[in-house]
Amino acid sequence: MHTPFSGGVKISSILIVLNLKTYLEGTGENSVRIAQACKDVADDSGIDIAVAPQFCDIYRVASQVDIPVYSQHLDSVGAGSFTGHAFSRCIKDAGAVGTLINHSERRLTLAEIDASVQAAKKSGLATIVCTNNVPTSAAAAALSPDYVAVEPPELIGSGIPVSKADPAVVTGSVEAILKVNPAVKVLCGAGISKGEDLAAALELGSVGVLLASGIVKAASPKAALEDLVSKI
Ligand SMILES: O=C(CO)COP(=O)(O)O
Repeated sequence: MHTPFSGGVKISSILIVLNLKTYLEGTGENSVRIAQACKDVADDSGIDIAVAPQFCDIYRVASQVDIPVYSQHLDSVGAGSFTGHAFSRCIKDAGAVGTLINHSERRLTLAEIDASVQAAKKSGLATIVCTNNVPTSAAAAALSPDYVAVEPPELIGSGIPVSKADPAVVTGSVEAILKVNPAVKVLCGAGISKGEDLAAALELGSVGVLLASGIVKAASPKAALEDLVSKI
């Protein structure tokens, strides 16, 4: 089920990335607990599940849970006179295997996205560039990240799955990305929480999902994750 490594990072056939955003106030132990639930469900289901905690929790999560950890953002700066930036080499050193770039809640310019992809690759981090529609998906594919994750902003946090509300943005992105750069894999996200949402996302041609609130805010994140993978 797993294809080989890309830039030292395993790229599997199905990938679920759980973005913790800033939902978990205060204690890194909450991030560790959710990451452990992801790891348990990944082990039981055989599906790769990665987690994207806050920067300051990357080290704690990566050192306590055997799970792929992604940064929520990365700046393109190198070593030098830069203050308050997310430096790719430190993100890698903290234990991350990859990074989100250009999340809807952390938008960048096209030039910055390109530079961030290059910086991440140089540091051996897998790259997921987030987009909001078909044209931006095509543009992102031209920058050769490992994944493009298309997420219509209006559906983020809505509980209405993109796979139902706007399947065309997923199929359109898959088609456009295939034309621009067939090596780039497609994820989709926004409102995804249930097994049927993931199954629909895969049917639309994506290889997985990027999701957040449906799992992080659930009474039992582990039960929600079990439901998410139940239709595969
Ligand atoms: O922004 C998202 C993942 O990065 C999607 O968020 P929701 O799953 O909460 O809609």
